Amino acid sequence: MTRKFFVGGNWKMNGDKESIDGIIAFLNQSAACGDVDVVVAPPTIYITYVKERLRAGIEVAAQNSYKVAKGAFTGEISPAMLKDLGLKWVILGHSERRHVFGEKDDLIADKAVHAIESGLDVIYCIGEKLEEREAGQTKEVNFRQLQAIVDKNLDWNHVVIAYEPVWAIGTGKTASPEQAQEVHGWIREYLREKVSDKVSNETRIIYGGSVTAENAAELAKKPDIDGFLVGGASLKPDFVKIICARS
Ligand SMILES: O=C(CO)COP(=O)(O)O
Repeated sequence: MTRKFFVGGNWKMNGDKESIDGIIAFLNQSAACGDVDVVVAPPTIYITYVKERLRAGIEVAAQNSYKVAKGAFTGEISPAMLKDLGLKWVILGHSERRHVFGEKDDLIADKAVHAIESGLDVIYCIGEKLEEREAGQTKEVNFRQLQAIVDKNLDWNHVVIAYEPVWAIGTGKTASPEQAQEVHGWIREYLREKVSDKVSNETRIIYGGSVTAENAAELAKKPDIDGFLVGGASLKPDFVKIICARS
């Protein structure tokens, strides 16, 4: 089973029109390399600006969406609105949503169900904190976060799992290829046990946390690492090297 390599760029709350023009320039000038899904997630307010300027073949994602289509939810956006703008992807459950904004498994799972029902594909993020890893709870924490969507019986054709250990995000402390592969392997086995062989074999599990042009190729060699979700390095021309890490 070959799973198509997937590289996402999560810009988080970074960028202005000038710096975004620079990112769009290096993305648009990059030569296509191999069979890779490339998706970038700008801050919500710049989604249209980016989408209108990016070349075909690079998708735009939202960094979040709410669990219903419309209503009195000040500050939120819905999957229906993203679809209306022609978007295909949304990131849900990012560790900053979980730990800075206090989002819990139940809410994130409801958002995932609603996004998929609305026609979006979901990059569903999971990952343990440093103290959880040190307490030997890595498996338990990741499985709990995964179980939240397993319970929902959703259409797995529309899910990419992003394993992002919180201790590796924005810290420069990348998981070693062995550490990342170990957890990716556990996630795949969990999907096999709790969902199906097909879902386990076909679902892409991507890694995020201090991915750079320097460490991407080694990580990409691991059998269960199907791509990356990149933060800081997705704002720089090096992102193109990460897109090509498996080529
Ligand atoms: O959170 C991340 C991507 O969603 C990873 O961020 P960094 O690549 O900056 O560590």
